[in-house]
This record gives sequence, structure tokens and C-alpha cells, in this order.
Amino acid sequence: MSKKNYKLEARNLNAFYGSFQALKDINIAMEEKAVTAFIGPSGCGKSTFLRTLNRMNDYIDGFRIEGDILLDGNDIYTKEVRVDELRKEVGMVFQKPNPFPKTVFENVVYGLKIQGIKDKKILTETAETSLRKTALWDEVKDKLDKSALALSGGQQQRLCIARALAISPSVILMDEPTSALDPISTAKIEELIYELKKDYTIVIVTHNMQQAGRVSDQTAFFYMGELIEFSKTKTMFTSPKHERTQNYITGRFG
Ligand SMILES: Nc1ncnc2c1ncn2[C@@H]1O[C@H](COP(=O)(O)OP(=O)(O)OP(=O)(O)O)[C@@H](O)[C@H]1O
Repeated sequence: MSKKNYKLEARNLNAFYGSFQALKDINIAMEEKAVTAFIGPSGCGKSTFLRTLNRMNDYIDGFRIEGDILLDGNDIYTKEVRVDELRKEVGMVFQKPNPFPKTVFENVVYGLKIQGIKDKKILTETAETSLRKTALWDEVKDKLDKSALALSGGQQQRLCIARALAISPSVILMDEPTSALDPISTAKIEELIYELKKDYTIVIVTHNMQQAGRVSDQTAFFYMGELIEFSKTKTMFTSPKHERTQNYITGRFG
């Protein structure tokens, strides 16, 4: 039993694509209602690890893990766990905004409709609440029946976050959510992450050191499949313990 209740934990986690080992003995515990950033050079395993947290890698042929991932202390890889239920709890936002070719409204309520919810009042209320949470409501309230694809890239990404929030997750995984966005849209998403952590546990993969510094409470530095260092973001950026971390965050490689 851990002394503290962590939201997400990996214990002795190894991950493989066929015979290639992408993650090596990862041990980490992430706090609830905090932002954890994953940083590290390309190919070090950040996305692989992020995707193990809601079993997104299950789709990949030849992928397997050893060890445990715990959500609220419960192993998410046991037979009893229903992956669709898990993904309601652990939502995901991707690098490129990926709204469906449907209206703004239909995008936000998509997950609810999949669950069989048809009550118009519930759908309308959830759409508004979710869009308000992502500070998008005022921008789209008159465009709810217009195609989501007509929104700007930054609006589309906030719509995708609203879509994830509509099904009431407790964790949101974000895989480089701003890498396809301009600086103003990026700033809006960063502000949003700051707001959302009051209610949600957020894990974000980012290549942008300044972003990690701005938005996260804790940072994990990965290198060639290993977790080299995990600490409070301020500590990591001011006094990293390992030389590799120091070299990476100061831009000497990566
Ligand atoms: N579907 C896959 N099949 C085989 N190998 C893969 C697959 N996806 C990733 N890998 C390999 O696993 C390793 C980790 O990849 P991953 O995408 O997790 O790294 P990353 O740190 O997120 O990189 P980036 O910052 O470039 O997105 C890499 O060597 C990559 O080539």
C-alpha cells in the first residue's frame, strides 16, 4: 500500500513493440488534480507511455506490457476492466485537432450519444457546460449547427478538449496538444490546462520546455525508454539531478 493516494501509477512497467523494448522499468506516481509533463528527445517513449495510461496501445499488433498501471490504485490491465469504461475515465486529446466532420454540437455530445443518451436537455446542457469549460462557448454559441471543420485550428483543439470533458473523465491525456497551433491558440490551451487542473488530473507530452515549465506541476524526463528523472517542475528546471536532464533542458541535445 502506498502511503499517499496517487491518481495514476506505473510500477515496474516495461513495454514492447514485438521484440523492441520501448519502455524500461518505469516507476512513477502522479498526483491527482495536478499537471504532469512528459519531456525527452524524440523516440524516448513519451507517447508510448502516455498511451498505456488509457490502453490506447491495445490496438497495435505486437504491443505488450509487463508490470502494472494503476488508476486510483486499481490495475487497468486486468481482464475485468472494460476498455470503453476506462476511456470514459481517462480521456485523450491528440497532437492534431481531430474533430469529426459533423456540427460543433454533434462533436461535443458524440460520446454521450454513443452511451445511448438521447435526452435533448441533457445533451444541450452538457454541450454548453463543456464548451464553457474550454472557453469556447462565446466563440461558437451561434455556430453550434455549423461544421466543426470550419473552426480555426485552435478552436478545433478546444472543441476536442470539450468533447473529451463531456463524458466526465477524471484524467485527460494530452499528446503534444499545441504542436500544430499558433502562439495565440497555444497560450489559450495553456491557460485552459491551468483552469482544468482544478477538476482534472492532466498528463501532457510536450517538446516545448517553456510549455512544460509554464503548465506543469511535475515533470518526467525520459531518455531511450527510461525514466531518468521525475520531480517538481520547478526543481527539475532549476536544479536537475542528472547531467542528461540538464543537457536536455538547456537544449544541448534532443
Ligand atoms: N507502432 C509502433 N511499432 C513499432 N515501434 C514503435 C511504434 N510506435 C513507436 N515505436 C517505437 O518506440 C519508441 C518510442 O516511441 P514513442 O512514439 O513513444 O516516442 P516519443 O518519445 O513519443 O517520440 P516523439 O517525441 O518523436 O513523438 C521509438 O523507438 C519508436 O520508433
